Amino acid sequence: MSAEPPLGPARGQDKGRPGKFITLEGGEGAGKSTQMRRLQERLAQRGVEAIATREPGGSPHAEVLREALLGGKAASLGPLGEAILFSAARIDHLDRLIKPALARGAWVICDRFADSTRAYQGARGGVDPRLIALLERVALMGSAPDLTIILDLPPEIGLERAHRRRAPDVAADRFEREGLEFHRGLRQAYLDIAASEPGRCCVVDALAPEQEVAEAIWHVVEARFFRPEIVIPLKSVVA
Ligand SMILES: Nc1ncnc2c1ncn2[C@@H]1O[C@H](COP(=O)(O)OP(=O)(O)O)[C@@H](O)[C@H]1O
Ligand SMILES: Cc1cn([C@H]2C[C@H](O)[C@@H](COP(=O)(O)OP(=O)(O)O)O2)c(=O)[nH]c1=O
Repeated sequence: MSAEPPLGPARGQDKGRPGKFITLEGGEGAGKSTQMRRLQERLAQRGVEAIATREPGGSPHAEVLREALLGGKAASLGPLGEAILFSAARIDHLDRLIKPALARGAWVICDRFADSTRAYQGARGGVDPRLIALLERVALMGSAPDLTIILDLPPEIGLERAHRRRAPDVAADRFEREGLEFHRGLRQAYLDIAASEPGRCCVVDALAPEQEVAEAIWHVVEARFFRPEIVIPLKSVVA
C-alpha cells in the first residue's frame, strides 16, 4: 500500500474543529455523488475549500475494505459482521482524512456515512439498533456530521438511474441487487432517521431536475452555516 496519511487529532478530541462536516445520504442513484460535486463547486465559489469523499472508502485501508464489502466477499459475515467492517473502514477514514481536514479548517462533504449503516445493516439487515448505536459511538467518538442531507426519491427511479449510470461491463454491487422491498424499506429508514434528528438532518426531494436539487441543497447549507436566521422545515421540497 502507498504512504499512509498521518493520523488526525486523537480520537474524541476534535471538539471545536473549525471545518464543517456535511454528509449526503439516500438510496442508490438518488444523486448523492452528483450533488456532492455541485456543492463542492458552490462552496469553492464562496471561498470555502471542501474535500469531497465517500464511504465505504475514502482512505487507503477503507478502500481495501470497500472491495470486500461491495464485491460480496464479506456477505457471509452477515449484517452484524458487515456493520463492524463498515465501522472499521469509517474509523480509518475519519482518522486519516476527515478529522485532519476539519482540524485545518477545510470542510468535508461525504457521500454516505454512519446513517448508511443504520439504514442498510440496522433497519434492513436486522441488526439490533442498540448494537448499531454502540458501533456508531465507538467509530465516531463525537465526530458526528454538522449537517446531513437526505436525498429522497422512489427507489424504482433511483435504481433505474443507477442502472443507466453503470457501464455495460460493470456488475451491480451486492446491495443494489437486493429487491424493491429492500429499497422501499431503506427509503423509510432514512425518513425515520431524519424525523428522529431534525437538528442534524434535512430531507430534500431528489426527484426534481439536478439543478433544482442543487439549489434546494444550497438553500439548506446557506441557512445552516451562513445565514442562521433562516429556519428550514424538516422536509425541504423543491418547487
Ligand atoms: N436530479 C436528477 N435527475 C435525473 N438524473 C440524475 C439526477 N441526479 C443525478 N442523476 C443521474 O443519475 C445517475 C446516478 O446519480 P449519482 O449522483 O451517481 O447517484 P448516487 O451517488 O446517489 O448513487 C447519474 O447518471 C446521474 O447523472
Ligand atoms: C457506508 C455504507 C454503505 N453501504 C452500502 C450502500 C451502497 O449499496 C454501497 C455503496 O455503494 P456506492 O456505489 O458507493 O453507493 P451508491 O450506490 O449510492 O452510489 O454500500 C452499507 O450497506 N453500509 C454502509 O455503512
